[in-house]
Amino acid sequence: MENVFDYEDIQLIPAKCIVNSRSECDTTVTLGGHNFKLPVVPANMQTIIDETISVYLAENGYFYIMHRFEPEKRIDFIKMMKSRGLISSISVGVKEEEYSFIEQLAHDQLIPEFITIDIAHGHSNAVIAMIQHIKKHLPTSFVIAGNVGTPEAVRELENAGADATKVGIGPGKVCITKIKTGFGTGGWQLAALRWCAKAASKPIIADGGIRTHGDIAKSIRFGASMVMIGSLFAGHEESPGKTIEKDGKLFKEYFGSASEFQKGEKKNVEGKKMYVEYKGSLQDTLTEMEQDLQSSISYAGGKKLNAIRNVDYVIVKNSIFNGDKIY
Ligand SMILES: NC(=O)C1=CN([C@@H]2O[C@H](COP(=O)(O)OP(=O)(O)OC[C@H]3O[C@@H](n4cnc5c(N)ncnc54)[C@H](OP(=O)(O)O)[C@@H]3O)[C@@H](O)[C@H]2O)C=CC1
Ligand SMILES: Nc1nc2c(ncn2[C@@H]2O[C@H](COP(=O)(O)O)[C@@H](O)[C@H]2O)c(=O)[nH]1
Repeated sequence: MENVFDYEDIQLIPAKCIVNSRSECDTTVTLGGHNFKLPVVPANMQTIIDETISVYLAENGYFYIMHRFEPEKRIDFIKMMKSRGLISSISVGVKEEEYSFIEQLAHDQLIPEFITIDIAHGHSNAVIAMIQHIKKHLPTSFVIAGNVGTPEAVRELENAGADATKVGIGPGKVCITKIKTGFGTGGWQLAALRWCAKAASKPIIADGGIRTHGDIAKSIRFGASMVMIGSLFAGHEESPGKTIEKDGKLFKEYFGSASEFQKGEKKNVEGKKMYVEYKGSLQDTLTEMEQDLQSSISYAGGKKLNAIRNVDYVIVKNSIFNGDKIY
């Protein structure tokens, strides 16, 4: 790998504008045969998404992936979404009980539109076996498999039947994988995304490390079809994390799925807890993301998201913020 860079090292180069208003630019994306308003999905983590947010996002045309940390609630969750005519999108792990869970869904004809296999090290026989198990029992569900950080992994999971792969090992805000293990795409997530996207024949979801709305456009430029985001979604009124007050200011709790707080024990901990500033309503952020992305599309010289894929870029090592700290 020669050119290694991350989000803050890149600037996209503007092309001639073809719209009279940014409102003409279309941020919608299609995944698994469904259209969504934004190429953005809140992380499937317990302090980011819950049932209420899932319903809100599905009702309002946004993609969502429910987390897998209350496994006993998943059947009722799918039933509830189906009773409202909404897309059901759940997560699974790879342990033994997940195999019977998939069989149960098939038996009850409770077929989720999307199933995400959510594992730290997705380039593994365990994930390949789970992809094959899902495809055998629920062939119409769209399977997202991850997480991975190499072209070999993308190819193997796609060949096993995954409909999309999720790229990002360790770039997350509450991730300590990079520190505890020495491995991952932390610090070069955008270059890893490009590397993986070149090998992919199916959609890629870029996961982790997004710190600004401009990073969404950069992810699209380097091959992502969708972007998974945790920290930018942690501080909302609706966010499931606890709200605390410190020195008259409100903060929301955000913890890693492999943190002690999630696991309830200090074993193989690869995540931490932090507090992010409270920032109002979820819809305000989604609206701002849409407007910013419309602006990105206009700078790309197009009307649709795909225009961003064709723009040139420069590498400006660690300098785009000119010393400004925005996160
Ligand atoms: N994107 C990222 O960078 C990371 C994300 N996470 C998140 O944390 C959560 C927990 O992940 P995870 O620990 O995989 O899930 P689980 O705790 O459900 O573990 C899944 C299975 O994989 C095994 N396993 C986990 N890590 C490894 C590894 N490095 N090598 C071999 N086997 C492994 C576990 O066994 P055993 O525990 O006995 O090894 C277990 O059998 C997920 O939501 C995941 O997305 C965690 C770390 C990194
Ligand atoms: N290494 C770890 N990564 C984790 C953990 N919990 C979640 N994650 C990953 O982070 C992203 C969100 O990243 P952000 O930069 O947008 O905040 C999430 O989607 C997971 O892939 C963890 O405990 N350890």
